[in-house]
Amino acid sequence: MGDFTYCLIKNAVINGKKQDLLIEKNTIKKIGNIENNEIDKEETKIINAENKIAIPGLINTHTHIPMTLFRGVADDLPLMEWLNNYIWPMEAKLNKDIVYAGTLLGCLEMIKSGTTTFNDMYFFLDGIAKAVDEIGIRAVLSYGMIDLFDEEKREKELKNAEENIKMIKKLDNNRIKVALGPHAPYTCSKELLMEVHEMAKKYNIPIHIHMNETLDEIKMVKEKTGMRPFEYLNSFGFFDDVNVIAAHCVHLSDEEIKIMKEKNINVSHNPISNLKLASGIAPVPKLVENGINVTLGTDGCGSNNNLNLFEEIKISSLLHKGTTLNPTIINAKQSFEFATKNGAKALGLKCGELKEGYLADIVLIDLNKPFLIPKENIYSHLVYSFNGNVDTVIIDGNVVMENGKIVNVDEEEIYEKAEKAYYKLIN
Ligand SMILES: CSC[C@H]1O[C@@H](n2cnc3c(O)ncnc32)[C@H](O)[C@@H]1O
Ligand SMILES: [Zn+2]
Repeated sequence: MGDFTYCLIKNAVINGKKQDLLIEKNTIKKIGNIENNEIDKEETKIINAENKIAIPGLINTHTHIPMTLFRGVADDLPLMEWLNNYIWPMEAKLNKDIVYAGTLLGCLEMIKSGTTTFNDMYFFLDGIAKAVDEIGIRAVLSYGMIDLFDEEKREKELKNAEENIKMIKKLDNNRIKVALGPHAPYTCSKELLMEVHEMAKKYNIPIHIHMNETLDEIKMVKEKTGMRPFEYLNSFGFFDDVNVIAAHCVHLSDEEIKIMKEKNINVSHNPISNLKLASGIAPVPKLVENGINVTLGTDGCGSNNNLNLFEEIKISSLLHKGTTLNPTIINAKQSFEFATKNGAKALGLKCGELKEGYLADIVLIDLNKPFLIPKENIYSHLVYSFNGNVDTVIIDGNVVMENGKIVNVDEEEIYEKAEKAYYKLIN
């Protein structure tokens, strides 16, 4: 924690009550009334949080973070056309430096809007990890694999994935974990998926995969295998004894929901990306009813077009009220927990709640804002009224943004680097 072992947050609204919170190293040590004689002033950074609320940092469970550089480059298209004709040709020009620049920009955007952890699938993980390390955010990184049913590509992708696992593990950074990222059942062969499953068990790491995003892809999988995607993957044990985070899950049969429940699949619900690509609306109320762990993701900035998870929180509550004509469905508490507690559960992290013994990933929000007054029913305001501009962010016990000022990196430099990287991509 910089020069301090302790950080004391004084007089914040915490879990609905005005109180203090003491951090020791990277962990929440105490929540309650903390007297001055309980702390060593020399060793303690004190944050005056009068008129602020402390919330657990948000957890974005599906990103392609360097795609900040693709913001606005190919709007208003369906998924397959968007990927085949615009995104994949541009991604062929990526390199470590471009990815590093796009990641710094993405991390900056996430920290400023209260996200402290993201679960990413992309290329050039060394560039991503470098940016994550420097800026101070928490991340689970997976190398995204696509073999398009070609044996030579498959071998190359699996070798890359294993090298990336070793590379991330070698960093030995408490904030950076690794996962496996087979892109989707319509871009990855059965052989690749089976090897991924083995590797996930070997290294005891999660699998992050796109599932059932569009009707087109389900048709493709059905034509190839005779089964719907979840049935197909289940037929060769892909979900057995591993932790899977399945992004999108828009179009699901009852049989697939049954499999998801049985196999404890974590869903990353990405409502804005799904709306923008006109993929559809995920049956979130049905998933919740079935006890499936629903979390929230933004997806990449090519299809969102930002990384503000507060927008997903609001939309995930409103959207399902609209489709079910039921205003009680997905209430504020539920959608807030999608982005905090449930996200942490999916990624196997001890965070997402402000509790003693939990990781100190904490966001302070200034309540003196017109859209947060009156200062009653604050959780309702956070879900239905807040714009995402947070005040102070602590990750792993370190202050990474204080009163709106980013601590570890130069914001202007990040903007410049990102602009330059963007022009390399489009020229
Ligand atoms: C193999 S790395 C990740 C890969 O996924 C692409 N991507 C971005 N958004 C989506 C989406 O909504 N569905 C499917 N694939 C997506 C990204 O451009 C990378 O190529
Ligand atoms: Zn995605």
